[in-house]
Amino acid sequence: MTTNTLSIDLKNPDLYVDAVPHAVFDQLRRDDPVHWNPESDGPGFWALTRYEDIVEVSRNPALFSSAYENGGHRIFNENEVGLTGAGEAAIGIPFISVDPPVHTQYRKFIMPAVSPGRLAGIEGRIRERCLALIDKIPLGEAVDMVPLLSAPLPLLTLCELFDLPTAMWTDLYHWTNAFVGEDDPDFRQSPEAMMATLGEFMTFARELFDTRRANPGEDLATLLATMEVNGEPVAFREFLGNMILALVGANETTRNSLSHTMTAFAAHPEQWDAVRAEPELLRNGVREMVRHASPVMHMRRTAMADTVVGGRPIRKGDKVVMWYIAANRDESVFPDPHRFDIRRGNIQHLGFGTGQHVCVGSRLAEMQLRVAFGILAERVSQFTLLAPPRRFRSNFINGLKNLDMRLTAG
Ligand code: HEM
Repeated sequence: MTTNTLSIDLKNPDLYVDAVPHAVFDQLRRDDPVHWNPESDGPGFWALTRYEDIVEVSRNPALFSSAYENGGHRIFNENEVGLTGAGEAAIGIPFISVDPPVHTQYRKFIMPAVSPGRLAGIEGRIRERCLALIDKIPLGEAVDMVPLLSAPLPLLTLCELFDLPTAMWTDLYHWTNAFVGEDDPDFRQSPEAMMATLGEFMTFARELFDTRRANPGEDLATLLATMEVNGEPVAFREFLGNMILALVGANETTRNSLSHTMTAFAAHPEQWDAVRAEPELLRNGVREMVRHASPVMHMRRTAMADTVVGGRPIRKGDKVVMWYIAANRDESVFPDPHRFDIRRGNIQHLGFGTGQHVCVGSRLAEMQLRVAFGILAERVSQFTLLAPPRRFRSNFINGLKNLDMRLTAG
């Protein structure tokens, strides 16, 4: 390996501004798959890039903790830095930063609430909303697909899940961008601006919490406001933390899967032709979309005891960062891994994580991708990218801020 790659700091958000550094990840996976990444402002972390190592760590939450008190699920320590960089004291711990057995209690409540099987008729309603959005896209003209489709579709689904007015989707969009955008100057203009955003969100969440407790409904906000953990009703702080988790987790991710997949079809028109000729390909194809996009680039754990991963000694207290985006391009699991192949079979990707914290919304996300590309396949013969998209400045979300394209009718 070149000294250059060894010394690259995977935490540096500038590394992701032009493109995902797949060549760096490839080299690390080949030459130093359990790599020590020093930090200028922290103790350093282990960077895992191999599929099998990440699966091993994810499936052992007793040894590799996600808990807030041990630092949480981000590279930085949540219990020191906080998730939003402003007003932390008011925000409770989201269940993504909780370990079993308490974590398992949360999952039991939440899994059924976001399972498509329990959400009667949701696919039809997603289809209706998607048709209405796509109807408004002028074919043959330059358009930005983020505000027209990638952003509103998942947020309108969330409005249904939380029983919120659909007009709220733009507020949710700005709030969640601010929550994940700690390194992006477009999303975090200043601590004061973040404070103001958090204030708006807290006013909204407080009212929602009180209303749903007074008049419970069937929606996810009611569930998060009224659930009991360890036999105690959840406090407003926990509601707030879990609302942020659900809103960010469902929207930043599905949005970017939609956007990246449109760029993949623009780059590989023959793949789009295949979908149009055989729409059934979308059934498995949605897995390839999330594998190839990997909108959540990593998650972090903390070692609870001295151990060994991939032959390297890990010490108690070390941070272990699992680069899902690298594991999803592991050639020992996915032949020709950089190729976007809508016909690829048997895709057990790590884009949704695996093990204890595996994504609760994966089926809902896949459904939205299937429905959106199914409708587009009936109307659009080609996607043409008109300019390179502007990317998030983030080591966490593989995000596109805009997507200037032309969709050709056919
Ligand atoms: C393509 C879309 C999506 C991607 C790529 C994605 C990715 C992920 C990943 C990687 C994790 C694992 C966290 C870990 O390992 O610690 C996760 C967890 C989670 N996701 Fe998703 N997600 C998506 C869609 C959704 C949707 C639609 C929802 C809600 C309806 C959702 C809600 C959550 C929640 C609540 C968790 C925390 C689960 C836990 O800690 O037990 N996600 N997601």
